[in-house]
Amino acid sequence: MGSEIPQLQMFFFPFMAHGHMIPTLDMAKLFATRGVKSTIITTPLNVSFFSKTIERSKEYGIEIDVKTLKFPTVEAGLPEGCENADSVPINMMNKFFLATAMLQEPLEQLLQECKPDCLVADMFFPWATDAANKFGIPRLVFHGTSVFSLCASEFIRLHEPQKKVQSDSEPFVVPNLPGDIKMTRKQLPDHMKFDFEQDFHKLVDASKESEVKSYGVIVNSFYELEAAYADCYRNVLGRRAWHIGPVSLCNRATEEKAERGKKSAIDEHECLKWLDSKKPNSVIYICFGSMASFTSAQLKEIAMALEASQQQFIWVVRRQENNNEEDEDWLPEGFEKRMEGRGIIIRGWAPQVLILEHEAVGGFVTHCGWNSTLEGVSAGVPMVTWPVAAEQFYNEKLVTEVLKIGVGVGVQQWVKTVGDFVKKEAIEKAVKEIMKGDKAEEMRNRAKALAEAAKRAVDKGGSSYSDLNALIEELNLRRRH
Ligand SMILES: O=c1ccn([C@@H]2O[C@H](COP(=O)(O)OP(=O)(O)O[C@H]3O[C@H](CO)[C@@H](O)[C@H](O)[C@H]3O)[C@@H](O)[C@H]2O)c(=O)[nH]1
Repeated sequence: MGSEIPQLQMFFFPFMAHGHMIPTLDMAKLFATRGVKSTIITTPLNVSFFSKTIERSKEYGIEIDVKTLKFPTVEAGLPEGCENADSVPINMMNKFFLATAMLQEPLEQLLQECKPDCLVADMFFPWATDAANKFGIPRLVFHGTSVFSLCASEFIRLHEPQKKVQSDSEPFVVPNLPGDIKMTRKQLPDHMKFDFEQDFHKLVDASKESEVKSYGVIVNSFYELEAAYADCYRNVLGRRAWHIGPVSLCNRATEEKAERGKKSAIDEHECLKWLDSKKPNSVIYICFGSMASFTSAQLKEIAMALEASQQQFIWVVRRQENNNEEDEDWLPEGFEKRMEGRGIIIRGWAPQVLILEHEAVGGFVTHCGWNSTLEGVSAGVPMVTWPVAAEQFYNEKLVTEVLKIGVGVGVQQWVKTVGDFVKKEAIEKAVKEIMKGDKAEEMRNRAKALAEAAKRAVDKGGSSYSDLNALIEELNLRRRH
């Protein structure tokens, strides 16, 4: 008696963008279910994105705390209220990164005050390693992407094969990466191509350096999905990594799955009722994450392709904040009337995980953001890959060439947020290819097998379950020494 060990205390500090905050919240939940005292660090205007889940978690006996740091919007020259990447004008992203770097000092004050046992901080916060080191706190990095893309991007950064080809479209093999994966210069992020992207390049370099100096890396993936790359990351690149995903599988109840990120623009029960009326694998779901946005011309092309494909669909359309919501110029005339009963358009945020998991959904058109990709894998659906920016072209390779559960729509050019133009015919062809025929069936079977493997990984005794346990045990041990 009296020798009770105090609860392990972990801080989670995500980059302020939905693609980072959503999995971080899942992660905090996951650690909390294993008895860890989990605290999320964010800025005041981002708290509301966590609140509902945190409230709901209490009903399941899971406590998650939130602490805020004031965001220096004005000091960094950002418009008032700009605390989330999805509301930052694209030409101001540098200022947004500058503002995040100003959080180092307030973070240090918080760490000094609370002395958590571990800090899990986003890859975009390279300075977090030094901040944590000052107080002897181990810092873990969370990238939020596949280990395949972590390996690919690091090998390209180190060996610069893109400098040895003659043109933007000449393929090169990614050095050291298992699987003989070929990429082109066009598919690489701007900071790997152009000098004017120096600021971002420096941030990525700093991020990689801090990763090496940090305690290790948490990966939202499971070993069986990317075994060769997980081994490569550990053994060739020498990183200490724990694979604890898919973290989205920690959400079990319908309400938990419906409340990720923003408020849905559709009533989830209505949406599920519509899906209930459809046959298994007969609906295709189209969504491009929380950042990418397309021109009206591209949206119209997608609409025409969906109509021509004769498939049933749920299509999520994200318009830029400054767009006039009334402007429906992107839809062919009479489209929605003709599609009644066959398709739904969700204008805004969709309850994605709920939709993907419904048995009526048989395919997913995705931009290959890692959360979406992994949610697609966990739901066992084949994918049409339509990468836009960030590390999405790497994830596309994993889906189409390694896992063989998807077909590319054919985009070749990395373009920040507004996608490379794709013609109706190419979209229609890819949609049909994953929905109908023998090839679709093969991909679906492979996807279903991976979904089963994902569930096994997070269940008791599975690889992700065990990796999470191992990490918690290690942190507990470390604390006692
Ligand atoms: O209507 C929507 C749209 C998105 N989501 C969710 O939002 C997340 C989106 O994440 P992701 O698919 O990864 O896309 P991005 O928002 O584009 O994510 C950014 O962050 C990811 C993690 O680092 C990267 O893999 C991406 O390339 C990068 O663009 C997923 O959990 C989705 O389920 C919804 O629930 N409803």
